[in-house]
Amino acid sequence: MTVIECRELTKSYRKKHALHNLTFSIERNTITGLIGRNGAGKTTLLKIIAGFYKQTSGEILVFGEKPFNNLKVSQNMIFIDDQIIFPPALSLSDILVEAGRFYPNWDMTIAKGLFDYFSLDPKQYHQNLSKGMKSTFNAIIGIAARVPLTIFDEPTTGMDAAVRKDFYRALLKDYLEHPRTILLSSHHLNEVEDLLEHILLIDEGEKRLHMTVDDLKQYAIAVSGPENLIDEWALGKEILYKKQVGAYGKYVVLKNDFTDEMLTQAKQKGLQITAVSAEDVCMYMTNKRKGGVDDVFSKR
Ligand SMILES: Nc1ncnc2c1ncn2[C@@H]1O[C@H](COP(=O)(O)OP(=O)(O)OP(=O)(O)O)[C@@H](O)[C@H]1O
Repeated sequence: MTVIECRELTKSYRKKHALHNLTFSIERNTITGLIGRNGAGKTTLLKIIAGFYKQTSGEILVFGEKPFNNLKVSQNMIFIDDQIIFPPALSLSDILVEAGRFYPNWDMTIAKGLFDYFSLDPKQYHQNLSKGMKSTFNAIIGIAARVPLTIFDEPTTGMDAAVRKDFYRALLKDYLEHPRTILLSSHHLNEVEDLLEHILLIDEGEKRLHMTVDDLKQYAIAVSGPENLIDEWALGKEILYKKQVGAYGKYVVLKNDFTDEMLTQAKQKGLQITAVSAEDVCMYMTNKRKGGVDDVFSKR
């Protein structure tokens, strides 16, 4: 069953496109990572899905309905980001109790278990928490609420590496026991790829890739060796990235539509073939900057 369906979705702020002609669908009970660089349009997309923003054109259906200002969607969706504001008079333990009254599938045992594990103080107030602790508390709400559509927009802001790892693990364990549709935005694919089933990569508001993580890991290969040999062997193939290595060598990342025979041929020619990580594929697919930051200094 499809939970989210977007067709040619576009969102413009004044004349600038934040999202442009996005078409994709998300199936029920899957975890999808929304990946993209700063300003790619991740928050805008998540907020349109959540029904907070309205698209400029195109169509979006969430649970079969238009999400903007839609009660059915908001009843079945939770949106976790670092902007959540809770009533300032409530302590953290009061918030857990209120959340339990609000969310029908709320699991207080998990909420309290995670709360203690992360050493949060029940008498503390949300507005007084450190950045990382706020994110941790918000993440606990997102997990324990067990809402059919759970959206995390950069949930780990400020969390240290150990807490991030624990959060992802807790989310995965709870998801496996209680499947629901989860969307999670992140810049750091390497940290979340074990958790994710699907990846939606966007760049400057446009879809670049939407596939399973397993397929993404096979999406590209890197070949290195003498420039003339690579050029000859990879003639007509789609190049995602290339860099010069020494005077005559090259390192080239190519879309992997090679047959086993071609790969064997490359090795026989003395070319070296290596795998490309999912994180690197995303980087190469969204790397619009020419050269490196060093160029800024060398051009002075
Ligand atoms: N309210 C707004 N008014 C005008 N422009 C906006 C507004 N919100 C977002 N934008 C612009 O839309 C584009 C996408 O922004 P968005 O916040 O969706 O990106 P993002 O992928 O979530 O970025 P980041 O990873 O940095 O959080 C950016 O160019 C941003 O400046």
